[in-house]
Amino acid sequence: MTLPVSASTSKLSSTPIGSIQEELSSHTAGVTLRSVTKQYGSFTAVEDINLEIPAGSYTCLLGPSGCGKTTTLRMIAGHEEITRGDLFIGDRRVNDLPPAQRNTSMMFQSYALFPHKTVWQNIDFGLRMKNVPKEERTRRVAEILEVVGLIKFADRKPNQLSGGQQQRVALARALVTRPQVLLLDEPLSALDENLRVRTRTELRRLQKEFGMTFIQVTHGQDEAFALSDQIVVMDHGRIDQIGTPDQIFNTPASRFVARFVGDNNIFVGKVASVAAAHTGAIIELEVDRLGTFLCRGQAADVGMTAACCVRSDCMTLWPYPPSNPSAPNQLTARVVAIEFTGYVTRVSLLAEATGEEIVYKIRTHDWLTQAANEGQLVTLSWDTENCIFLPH
Ligand SMILES: Nc1ncnc2c1ncn2[C@@H]1O[C@H](COP(=O)(O)OP(=O)(O)OP(=O)(O)O)[C@@H](O)[C@H]1O
Repeated sequence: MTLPVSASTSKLSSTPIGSIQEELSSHTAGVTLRSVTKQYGSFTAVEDINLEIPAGSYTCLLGPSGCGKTTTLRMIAGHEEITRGDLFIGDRRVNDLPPAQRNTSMMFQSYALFPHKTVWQNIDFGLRMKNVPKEERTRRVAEILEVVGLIKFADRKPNQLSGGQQQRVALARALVTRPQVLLLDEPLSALDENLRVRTRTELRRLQKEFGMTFIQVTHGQDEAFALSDQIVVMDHGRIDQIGTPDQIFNTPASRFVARFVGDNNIFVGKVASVAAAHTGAIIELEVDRLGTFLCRGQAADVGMTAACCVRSDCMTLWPYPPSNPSAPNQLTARVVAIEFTGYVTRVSLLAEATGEEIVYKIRTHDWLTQAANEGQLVTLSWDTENCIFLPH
């Protein structure tokens, strides 16, 4: 490879992605948290969490404001001390190591670029701090600038770049020191919607190319679904569910996750019976005044109070009255609002027996062929396959 003499004028003779990829992927590590707790005085921000983040994976910590995502990320980075528990990066227990010795790199929401330094100097800074020899620094900075497509902006100051370009400088700066793990704190939240979607595609592409461990904090489920191999859903300092995007979306483990990740209709009832099924169990839930709902689950005790959820796009709307009033998995509701949202039409209804709000979503194209009017009584039904048991 031809080494550049000056950042702004030289061109690399070949794409550097191969060599960077090799260096980053061979070096990356997983992260393990064992019974980790963080207390601020008497307040517990993170409580007894256990988490395995595989090397080379993209993991998103997802949850509402204040649930403990950033605290968890900061404990991994070493910016917060752990009150109890153990933290490993690869095989190393890092509880007592300062941030600089953990081999992690943090990319912030605000980018935290030096305004008076050029793009090149911003990226070079971390390598200087680590006393990397000049020739090596020149090679690495040029390589990473080429990878993020900013080599021709090397001499610009951050305020001469767009938000998306600044974001790529921040990413380049985080990766140039060859961290084992990249930590990203809401890295897309300062971008407008269009740019956010494009940048997230770019982040995912780079993470896959580098084969590196990325751990990102987000409160947007779309972002977590689009980026992650693994999503960790947190609530009040605890982990509610760990799973692939598909698992989190299609099989939420709790009422909180079902509510947080999408338009789920949640019904609370009492377990009437449990029957073994091909995988797991079919659980019969008696929901007061609404009827008998058969749900897909793992296990339950007869008599326990629990809930189930049905996604708003997994219901079918029929005329009222139902053809078989005693069949399970159906209810009568009245249409109260119909909203056209483009591809999808969102229908709000109230259950006739309880007044609970139900959301039904359908492709607009299909709604036009079966439209009901506001004020009309309808029957909603669903398959047992789409009714997920929620033990808590
Ligand atoms: N230094 C601190 N001292 C006291 N309490 C803190 C401190 N830092 C965070 N907390 C509290 O710990 C809880 C978790 O905070 P954290 O920043 O981890 O939440 P988060 O899920 O990242 O939220 P957000 O999405 O709003 O950033 C919050 O209730 C917060 O007020």
